[in-house]
Amino acid sequence: MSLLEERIQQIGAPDADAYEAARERLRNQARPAGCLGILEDVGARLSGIFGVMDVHLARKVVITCAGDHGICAEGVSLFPQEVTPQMVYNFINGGASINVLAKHAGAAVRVADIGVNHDFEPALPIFHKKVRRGTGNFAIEPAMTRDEARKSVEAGIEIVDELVRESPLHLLGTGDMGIGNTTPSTAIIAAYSGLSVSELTGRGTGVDDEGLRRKISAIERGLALHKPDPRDPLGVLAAVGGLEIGGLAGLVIGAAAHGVPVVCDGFIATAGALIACELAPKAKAYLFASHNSVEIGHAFMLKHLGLQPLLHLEFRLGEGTGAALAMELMDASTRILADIRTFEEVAIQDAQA
Ligand SMILES: O=C(O)c1ccc[n+]([C@@H]2O[C@H](COP(=O)([O-])O)[C@@H](O)[C@H]2O)c1
Ligand SMILES: Cc1cc2nc[nH]c2cc1C
Repeated sequence: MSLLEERIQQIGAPDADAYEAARERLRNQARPAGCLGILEDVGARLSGIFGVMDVHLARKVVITCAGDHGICAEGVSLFPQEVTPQMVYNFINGGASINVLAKHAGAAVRVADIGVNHDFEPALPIFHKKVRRGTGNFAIEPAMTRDEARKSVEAGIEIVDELVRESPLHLLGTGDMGIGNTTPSTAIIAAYSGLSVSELTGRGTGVDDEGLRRKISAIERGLALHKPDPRDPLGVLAAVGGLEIGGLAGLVIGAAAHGVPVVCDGFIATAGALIACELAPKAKAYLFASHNSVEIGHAFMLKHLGLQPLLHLEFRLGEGTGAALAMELMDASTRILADIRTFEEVAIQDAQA
């Protein structure tokens, strides 16, 4: 059995009793029922995942998966592909947005090269998981072969295996870096939603009207050429996806297989999560969505996955920035659940005073 199939089979269901006990405690806390909104369910879900009431998300890691995109030849992005490796170095040197927000959240940042069009020194402290140097231009050829698509997903799985081997992991955040990657992400949600490409396509890093037209046209030509079958997620990834998107899918499957909750970031990370949940529907029980991206197609991805984002901040950066911020709220959800006293506990305390 391949690593992918093995991990898919290993995904179990969270502890339903622990989840119910958590919901019961939340209902009995000395406050109006439901008044802490979405964070109540986040806390209960984490309780179900770990099988305890008092969850401590001690070790949090954001993995930023990087890859390049042949579709950039169609003029779909405002920026040149060289920015992808430049940003990888920026992440390593600690000066990027994700470094700042992850530090604030008490999370480590690790970077993975799944398909950057640049040779990194083997000594560079990143996960060296390059499947190939960038995808093909999917407007005229498949983004990658089926074997490469599988390898990209397995790269993400291997990263989680390595993280878990280091020490217990309590929360994984997924982030991306890849100039041009809003284009394959849009193609993926187009394949799954069946909606028109013009309805789903946003401006990414900020292309003008001409750029937007080129982007829509490239996606339409790619979908017409490959006719990706939504029942075949690896086929969709191979036809119109991205190497880092495969890696992001693998992170979700790997985390779920190890019983680790995973919070996915914006548009690209959610495209990866969508592929993951199509490959392994049970992974959804471990998946949280950090925020709603400005990128138009993101809302359709979240709807497809049945996920409610925690934050509404008009973010459109990627890197894992939204995931890092959401980690702080997920931490808060564990304190809400375990530390707010129930009416009964308050009465006991009063009696003891
Ligand atoms: O995550 C998001 O919601 C998001 C939305 C728009 C852009 N991005 C980031 O911008 C890059 C892709 O934008 P583009 O225009 O080159 O396709 C890539 O590095 C992403 O991390 C990310
Ligand atoms: C500078 C820059 C940083 C990014 N981080 C994620 N996507 C990005 C795109 C650009 C262009």
